[in-house]
Amino acid sequence: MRADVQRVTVLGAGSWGTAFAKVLGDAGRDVTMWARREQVAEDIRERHVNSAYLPGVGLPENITATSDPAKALEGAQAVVLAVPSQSLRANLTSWRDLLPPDAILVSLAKGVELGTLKRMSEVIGEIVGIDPGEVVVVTGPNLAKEIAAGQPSASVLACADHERAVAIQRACANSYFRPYTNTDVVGCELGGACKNVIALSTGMAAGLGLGTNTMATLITRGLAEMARLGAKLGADPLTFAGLAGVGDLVATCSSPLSRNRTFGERLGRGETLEQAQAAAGGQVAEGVMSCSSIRALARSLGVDMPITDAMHRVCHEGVDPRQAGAELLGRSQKHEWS
Ligand SMILES: NC(=O)C1=CN([C@@H]2O[C@H](COP(=O)(O)OP(=O)(O)OC[C@H]3O[C@@H](n4cnc5c(N)ncnc54)[C@H](O)[C@@H]3O)[C@@H](O)[C@H]2O)C=CC1
Ligand SMILES: O=C(CO)COP(=O)(O)O
Repeated sequence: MRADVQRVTVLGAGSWGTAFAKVLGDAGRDVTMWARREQVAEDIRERHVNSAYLPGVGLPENITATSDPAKALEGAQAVVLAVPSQSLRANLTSWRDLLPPDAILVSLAKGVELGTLKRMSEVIGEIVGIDPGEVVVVTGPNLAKEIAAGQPSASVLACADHERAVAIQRACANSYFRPYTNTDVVGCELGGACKNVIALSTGMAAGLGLGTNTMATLITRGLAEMARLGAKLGADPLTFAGLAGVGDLVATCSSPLSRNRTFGERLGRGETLEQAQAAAGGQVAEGVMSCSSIRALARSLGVDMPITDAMHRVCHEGVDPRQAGAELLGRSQKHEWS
């Protein structure tokens, strides 16, 4: 493993993959992106834009792109995985034999895998045959469009191996992007996955015409339920007070730029799951799948996550958002911290 990471490959040219490539490029790294569609790769390579995902954003000249994963991975010192959670296993399996052996693996995805109920670093560890503790997880309040516009933002780089996190911290820190390190991978990954589900709920509340008190209640009680799950899995409770918890909840639950919040808003306004999916234009709203995997994980551990449960019921059992809200309010009364 090299402490001075100069050549980075980003696998996935969606919103966050492209914005994170720009962060690395603006930090002076040589970046090669892999795009699923050659048309997107050509747009980045020839015109220094990704008009499909980040229209109007100029990309630095030290970013190139290809649709050939073998070419993209040649000589990479770090490999950033920037595809949606539920497709990571299939994509990574096809890339596994192309990964340079010493490259640091970096995960951008925020989700929990359906079926296995694994966090992304666990999926990566299993497929590549490495300790999940070697994977660097990027999380925090990082709405891609704002970062691509160069607006100041902080992030968390979580890795059990502090040296790897520091190597990526050095590689991506720039004048508008301030990454912190953290060794609590469990807490950081759960924060990033759970907040997408809570953002669905705040969007839904907004779609129903509800105001700021409801949003604050959902954010705060969402924080309580993600921290309960984290505690059961050995996370540091302080993590949820940081960028990966409160920070990302505030950003995602309140911003119209969030795909999860927007998706929830559409459901709250009475659209069907299919209509909301069509309106997302192929971009991922991770909470729609993660509400089911996180609910299953919580149930397997005996952890109560009522908002996540309600989102699963709305998204996958056809329950009306008003009915789900009424059920949340009708639960038995309890102490705030019980
Ligand atoms: N967009 C954002 O603001 C942020 C996103 N994230 C996370 O980063 C991950 C990637 O998100 P985005 O880049 O925003 O997603 P996106 O939907 O904008 O792009 C996904 C990319 O993955 C590729 N891909 C490869 N295989 C795929 C498959 N089977 N299904 C769908 N897409 C496939 C797509 O072609 C596309 O280039 C997600 O887990 C998301 O939660 C995290 C922080 C910020
Ligand atoms: O993770 C994000 C911000 O930190 C992006 O959220 P959305 O996927 O809801 O757009």
